[in-house]
Amino acid sequence: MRIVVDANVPEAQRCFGALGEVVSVPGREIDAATVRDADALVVRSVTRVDEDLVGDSRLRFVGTCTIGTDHVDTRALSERGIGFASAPGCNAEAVVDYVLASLATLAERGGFWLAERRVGIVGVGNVGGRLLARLQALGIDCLACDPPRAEEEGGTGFVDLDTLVDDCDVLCLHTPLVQEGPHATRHLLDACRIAELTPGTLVLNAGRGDCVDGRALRSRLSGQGDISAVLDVWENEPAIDAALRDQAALATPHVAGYSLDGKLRGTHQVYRALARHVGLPARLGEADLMPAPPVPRLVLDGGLGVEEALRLCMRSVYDPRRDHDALEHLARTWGMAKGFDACRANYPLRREFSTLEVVLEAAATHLAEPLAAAGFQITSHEPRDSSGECNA
Ligand SMILES: NC(=O)c1ccc[n+]([C@@H]2O[C@H](COP(=O)([O-])OP(=O)(O)OC[C@H]3O[C@@H](n4cnc5c(N)ncnc54)[C@H](O)[C@@H]3O)[C@@H](O)[C@H]2O)c1
Ligand SMILES: O=C(O)[C@H](O)[C@H](O)COP(=O)(O)O
Repeated sequence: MRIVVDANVPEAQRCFGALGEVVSVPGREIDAATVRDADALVVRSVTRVDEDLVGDSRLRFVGTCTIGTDHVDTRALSERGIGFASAPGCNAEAVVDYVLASLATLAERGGFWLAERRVGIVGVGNVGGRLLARLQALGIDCLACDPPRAEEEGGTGFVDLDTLVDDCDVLCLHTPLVQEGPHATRHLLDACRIAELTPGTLVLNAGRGDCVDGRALRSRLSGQGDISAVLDVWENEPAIDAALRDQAALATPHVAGYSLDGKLRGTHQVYRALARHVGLPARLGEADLMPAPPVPRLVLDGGLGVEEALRLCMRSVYDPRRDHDALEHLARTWGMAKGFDACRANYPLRREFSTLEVVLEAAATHLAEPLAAAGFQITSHEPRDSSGECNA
């Protein structure tokens, strides 16, 4: 079996090599000629998979090692009897880490703490649902907007988007890109809603770039300058709007989900699906792929407040300012499109918050709850008396 795999899929040889011959090709270069003689195709989100790509091939299976599937014409695949799999939830934890680390950075810059802000989450699925749980555990007031879920489950716990626009200090978008239908998300945050945002609002988009009207956002940011934005996803990637990037408080090149953990889960989910599709055993487990984290443990003693401790732990694992700076530097060096892709192709090792064990000495045990809420593993040292006996 000949399997064409995007070169940005980690551990492709180890996983897919056990099922067939792997041909590695950069995602943006995969075209009809590349897949003509392939039996299976494994992509990430930058390859448009449609009739033009697959129509002249003998493909039997397409997998995308990503959560989003808007780049795949699933109807074209099913009409040709081509099996399809994606990787739901694979990098959801990484996106939540990204959001928390970005919000903590902006709170530090603005001299406030998040508990003083109300966060509105648009799209409460794998990403938004986990974000809601972590923010609420941190004691942050949240509102949730998800009309498809509200319709299915009843409206309790959900509000509409206009309520979020009116009542929230932070708006986090985690919707898929849906082009049509009653819950279409293209320009969900359109020029009217952007105009209605209360001064001081922060817009964070880690869903898909097309869910926000970038031109309207840019003109509000540069004109009135009274709102701010954290943008990970953009219209027209990789040739994104340089002026919008300049206006964003944090601007990153579609890497919110780029933890090694998230990428490897994506690879493994599609490997399992392909093995099932062709009736071969999937002998590699997900845990076999995960290396030990480079910073496994951090020991905290007294002296740190909750906010400082949260920032310290987050930044020991991931700091979004690194990705912002890398995009700025590489876009200046190579031009926007090349720089954007270079950041993603050469992405440095990043693990998830849950890989860090925070050991709390007796004077730091008050940090246990907030650090656990943020997603870290906590070990508390019980206070000991002078004889060395544990007091608990
Ligand atoms: N920036 C990144 O690196 C990154 C990483 C992962 C996922 N994503 C994007 O985030 C999206 C969401 O991921 P997920 O894992 O939570 O997906 P999911 O399918 O689990 O959840 C999406 C949620 O959005 C809701 N939704 C759909 N239309 C809506 C609308 N009009 N208004 C409000 N809510 C709506 C759905 O009902 C669902 O609950 C993905 O589709 C992908 O495009 C981006
Ligand atoms: O949909 C997803 O899973 C994410 O957007 C994912 O991070 C996309 O990864 P990429 O295709 O950009 O490598």
